[in-house]
Amino acid sequence: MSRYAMLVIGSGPSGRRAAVQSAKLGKSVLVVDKGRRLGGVSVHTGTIPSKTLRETVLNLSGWRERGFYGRGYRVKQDIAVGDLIQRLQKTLDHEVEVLQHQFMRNAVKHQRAAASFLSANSVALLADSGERSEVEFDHALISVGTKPHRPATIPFDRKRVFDSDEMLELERLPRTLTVIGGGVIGVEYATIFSALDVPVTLVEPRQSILDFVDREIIDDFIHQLRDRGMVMRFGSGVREVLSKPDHAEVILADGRVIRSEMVLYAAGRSGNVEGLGLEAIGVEADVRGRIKVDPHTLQTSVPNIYAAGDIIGFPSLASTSMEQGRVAACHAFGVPLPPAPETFPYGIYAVPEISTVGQSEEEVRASGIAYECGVARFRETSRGHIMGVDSGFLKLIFSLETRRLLGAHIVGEGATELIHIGQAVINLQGTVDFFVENTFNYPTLAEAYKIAGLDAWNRMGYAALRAAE
Ligand SMILES: Cc1cc2nc3c(=O)[nH]c(=O)nc-3n(C[C@H](O)[C@H](O)[C@H](O)COP(=O)(O)OP(=O)(O)OC[C@H]3O[C@@H](n4cnc5c(N)ncnc54)[C@H](O)[C@@H]3O)c2cc1C
Ligand SMILES: NC(=O)c1ccc[n+]([C@@H]2O[C@H](COP(=O)([O-])OP(=O)(O)OC[C@H]3O[C@@H](n4cnc5c(N)ncnc54)[C@H](O)[C@@H]3O)[C@@H](O)[C@H]2O)c1
Repeated sequence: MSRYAMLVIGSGPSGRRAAVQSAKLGKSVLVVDKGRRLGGVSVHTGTIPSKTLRETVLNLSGWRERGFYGRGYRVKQDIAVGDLIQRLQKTLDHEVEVLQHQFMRNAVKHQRAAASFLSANSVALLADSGERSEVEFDHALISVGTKPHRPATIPFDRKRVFDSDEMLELERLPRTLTVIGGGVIGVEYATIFSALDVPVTLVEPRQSILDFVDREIIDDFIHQLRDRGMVMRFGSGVREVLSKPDHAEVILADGRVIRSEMVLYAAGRSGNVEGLGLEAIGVEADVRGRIKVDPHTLQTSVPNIYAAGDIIGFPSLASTSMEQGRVAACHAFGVPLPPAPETFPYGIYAVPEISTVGQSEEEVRASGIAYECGVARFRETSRGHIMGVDSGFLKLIFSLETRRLLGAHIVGEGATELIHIGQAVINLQGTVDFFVENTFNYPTLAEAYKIAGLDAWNRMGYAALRAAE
């Protein structure tokens, strides 16, 4: 029977990073994934496909040029599903190729099979052909990810009612779309289809959406969506979803009925724990199939078995999953790790983009810290003018006492890239002075940091700053 220093179950972002990190430390590694191709949810049904779809939609629709040429502007008239899928396929093929090459260069072995624990040092591997084998390991990483939550009461049929995986297999674009669930997935898809001028209704049982983001950013975001005709139904749950021959109906708990050609149900995800044989190692999962780990080491209750990525729950991002995989592998092989930075950025690839790092204004206020905000509107930057950007803004929050940057929040073009300046300043404990004293390239959208820093500095008052020194 073969034996490996590290067995990785699942080849998504956390598994991939753990595998390469282990190999870099000179360890023997086997990655098993039951999927047809390497890459996990991130490459095949999640991050990369949805972001490629978004990019294609923005390019073909001429979205970024509409600020100049008006809302009727289109690069391509009559955009069809084929136009979107073509680019998707090329991007996914490229991602898989890069991953396979990375594994090859680092002598990481991989095998297509479903893994199931037999003990704390062995798994059974079941291939599609029905062939069964067994493998032993010193350490294992459970990085099996999640799948869309599909309640039995929702009539998923790939014709009228879809989950987020199935949205990538649409045969044609919907004439009208209802999206159930105002989480990140629901909001991203709702706004992507809305950018294609598909009339979209977004349903969310809570009173608002994305409540982990600074309120001012979300208020502006919602205003932009309503302004372009998206309908939002907040504050009422879904009583029933019906798939009819020529349309779908979503009946809300308050009695309202929403008719549309298609429905996307995007109300959360659940962990892939079935068949994993967790009982053989005495590890338990919660009702949503999530596994508990030590947040610093990523060990499960069995010390040589780690878990990382979406299977351990929040924040369930490809970005954080990768880092968790690396940390797990380092811990397994005794590489000392400094404490993780306090903050990480969150990028929401809606149209428009949102990105956020550090504390929201609501969190700062609740913590009782005296603070001041600085704001820069993209339309007030020269780069914004040049690009025809007529919306979006950056908000920075500073402590009045220490002058340190506590949070950076952006809605608008380039938000997910621009946020890293805020992330660096927060994690390096920078203050408002960084923005005031440094010169930024001009004309850039990044200059918004300078403008927001100056705005805060003006409000904070020269006298207060001197007093704090
Ligand atoms: C629509 C969508 C958009 C997203 N967009 C973003 C984004 O823009 N940015 C971002 O940071 N994150 C995004 N995410 C989240 C991101 O995709 C996940 O956080 C990430 O994929 C989780 O990685 P993971 O390591 O848990 O593994 P996953 O990518 O979930 O992969 C798990 C793998 O394990 C395999 N597996 C499962 N069970 C077994 C078994 N028993 N044996 C063998 N193999 C098994 C599966 O086949 C799969 O290949 C998005 C998610 C979705 C759904
Ligand atoms: N850009 C990104 O980083 C990105 C993009 C997509 C997904 N993701 C990750 O994927 C994970 C899953 O995303 P998600 O949006 O599916 O889940 P989620 O849990 O973030 O959001 C689900 C939403 O559906 C609502 N909801 C729950 N039950 C409902 C019901 N019965 N009817 C109607 N609405 C209901 C919830 O109130 C919530 O707003 C997230 O944790 C996210 O981090 C990240």
